[in-house]
Order: sequence, then C-alpha cells, then structure tokens
Amino acid sequence: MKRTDVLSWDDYFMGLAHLSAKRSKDPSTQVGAAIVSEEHRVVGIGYNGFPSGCDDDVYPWEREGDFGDTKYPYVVHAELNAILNSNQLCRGCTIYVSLFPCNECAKAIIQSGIKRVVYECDKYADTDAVKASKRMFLSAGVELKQLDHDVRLNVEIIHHD
Ligand SMILES: O=c1ccn([C@H]2C[C@H](O)[C@@H](COP(=O)(O)O)O2)c(=O)[nH]1
Ligand SMILES: [Zn+2]
Repeated sequence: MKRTDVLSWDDYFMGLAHLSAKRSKDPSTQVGAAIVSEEHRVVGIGYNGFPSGCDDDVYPWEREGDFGDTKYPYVVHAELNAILNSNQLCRGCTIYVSLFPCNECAKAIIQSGIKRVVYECDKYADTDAVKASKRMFLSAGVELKQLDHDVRLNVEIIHHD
C-alpha cells in the first residue's frame, strides 16, 4: 500500500523555503523563498543576504544606528534573490516565503508575473511597508494565502568518522 501521510505541496515548498532560510547570516530574521511553477517545478530559491562580493564579515548586521551602518541598505531580500536566481520566467508561478514580503519585494513579485504568494509569518503586518504590499497585491490580482500552521524543519548533520 502506498504512503498517504505525505507532505502537501504547500508544506513541501514552504519546507524548502525554510531550508533556504537556514543559509541566511542575518542574526535576527532569516527569510527563505521558493518560486514554483504551475507544474510544481522549482524555478528559483533564495534567502536574505548581502550581494555577491559584499563580505558578510565586513558589512554590518546591525538593526539600529546610522542607516549606512545597518544591514538595511545592503541586504538583498529572499524574494528578490529567488527571482534573480530563477532559471525560467516566473509568470504564473507561486512564491513560498517564510515572511510576508515587503513593498519592494511585492513590486518585484508582481512585475515578474508571480500570481500567488504563500506565506507563514506576518510579524510586520502593522508596518507601512507590508500595508503597501497588500494594497499592491490586491490591485494586481495576486492571490495571498497564509498557512494556518508553521512548517518546522529539523535538519541534522551527522558526520561520519
Ligand atoms: O520582504 C522581506 C522583508 C525582509 N527581509 C529580510 C531583510 C532583513 O535581512 C530581515 C529583516 O530584519 P529585521 O531585523 O527583522 O528587521 O528580513 C526579506 O528577506 N524579505
Ligand atoms: Zn522585501
């Protein structure tokens, strides 16, 4: 008899987004994103981190201070990295993202033709950035779906002798 208690597509791809987030060096918020086609093929994945060539031991991870001394002007968001890393057009795709996209990511998501956003955490829902995102997604007809549960990953690395 076949197994039936398998991961749903949504949990499977949210799990992939979480796996990607595990690459993030951001000490406070690690975000992962996975773009998936209508045929359930992975088109791109990403996490939040500094651009290539910008050494993450040199650039700041601070949240507060002068703007240029914080991470904010430098970090590439997970969603944008997933779009930039994509191996085909994102038109009609779904993006799975562990944190609701900010307004800058929302613009990139809409312009790349992504039609659906599946997300988990919405901890910045009260910010102007996320309010602007939701406004743009609504105008652009992008479907939003928040998972009603969290996908947890326990990745264990077992070293051989
Ligand atoms: O749409 C988004 C919004 C934020 N991020 C990244 C950018 C930062 O690295 C963190 C947020 O850091 P806080 O310390 O929680 O302010 O999340 C993203 O990848 N995508
Ligand atoms: Zn963003």
